[in-house]
Amino acid sequence: MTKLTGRTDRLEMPVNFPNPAVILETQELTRRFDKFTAVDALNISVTSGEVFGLLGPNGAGKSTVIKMLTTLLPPSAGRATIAGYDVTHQQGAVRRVIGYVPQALSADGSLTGYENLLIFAKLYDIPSKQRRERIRDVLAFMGLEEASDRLVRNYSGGMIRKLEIAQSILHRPQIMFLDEPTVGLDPVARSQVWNLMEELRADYGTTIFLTTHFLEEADSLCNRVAIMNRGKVIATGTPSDLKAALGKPNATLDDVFIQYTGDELASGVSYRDTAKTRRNARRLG
Ligand SMILES: Nc1ncnc2c1ncn2[C@@H]1O[C@H](COP(=O)(O)OP(=O)(O)OP(=O)(O)O)[C@@H](O)[C@H]1O
Repeated sequence: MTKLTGRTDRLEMPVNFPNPAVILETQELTRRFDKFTAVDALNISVTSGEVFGLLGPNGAGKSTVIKMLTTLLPPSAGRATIAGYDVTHQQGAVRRVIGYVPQALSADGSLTGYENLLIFAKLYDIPSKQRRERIRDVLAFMGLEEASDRLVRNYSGGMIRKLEIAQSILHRPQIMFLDEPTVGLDPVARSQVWNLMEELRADYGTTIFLTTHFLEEADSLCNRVAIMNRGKVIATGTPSDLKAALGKPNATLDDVFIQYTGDELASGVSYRDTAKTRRNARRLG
């Protein structure tokens, strides 16, 4: 695997950063849409270098949490800090230390991979002299060098996902937020994406915060998970602790999920059906 080079631009250490090991912390974080409470007094804490999975049925509030943590949506109440920076009052500083791969497509199909990365390099204020090298580095890290001059509309779903991850790591974030990073990918592409994220965590200590519907995947890759339902976190722990707490032999994370959420969506469609549909979904046109 190609290593990323170059120096991360350092930010001043924020005041009020009591425990550098805790990179993300929320206190009673809440988001309401009119009278509906989508995220209800969320309290979570993520340690630097962890892979943390937020699990839950459709509509549980996972994307809303990610949008608040990435400064895209203001909280209605409570607070959250990333690397000690407040997501409401220090948005610029938060944005410099995070990478975000949204659920929706974030690459432009009418541009080449290189051109997409150039736009992000400019957005992230990477000095013009460093842009070419940074882009070359991330393309190599993602295994996309060969495809860099091809239009993204001709990429496979897995290649697009890799490009989107490449876009989000150009500025060497301390923590990455990924909303359903492997949805719509075939098993080979899914495992490639996971390997890349594992590589990022292992080699650069990047903290990974993600949502996923694939419980098996979460089980093998997340250090800790939180299960959310109807806006509230109802269980947090390591996958093995959560499984052991069920007290039944060979319990899976699916069993844990069913125990806490009832495995039923508001629409009556089962969780597994939805996960399967999304698995089969095509991500681009
Ligand atoms: N802008 C909005 N206006 C009104 N309601 C919203 C808005 N955004 C989200 N919601 C509602 O908030 C709830 C949580 O939505 P959210 O997208 O966070 O869930 P989710 O757990 O990410 O679901 P999925 O797994 O389907 O992505 C849902 O009931 C959704 O309809």
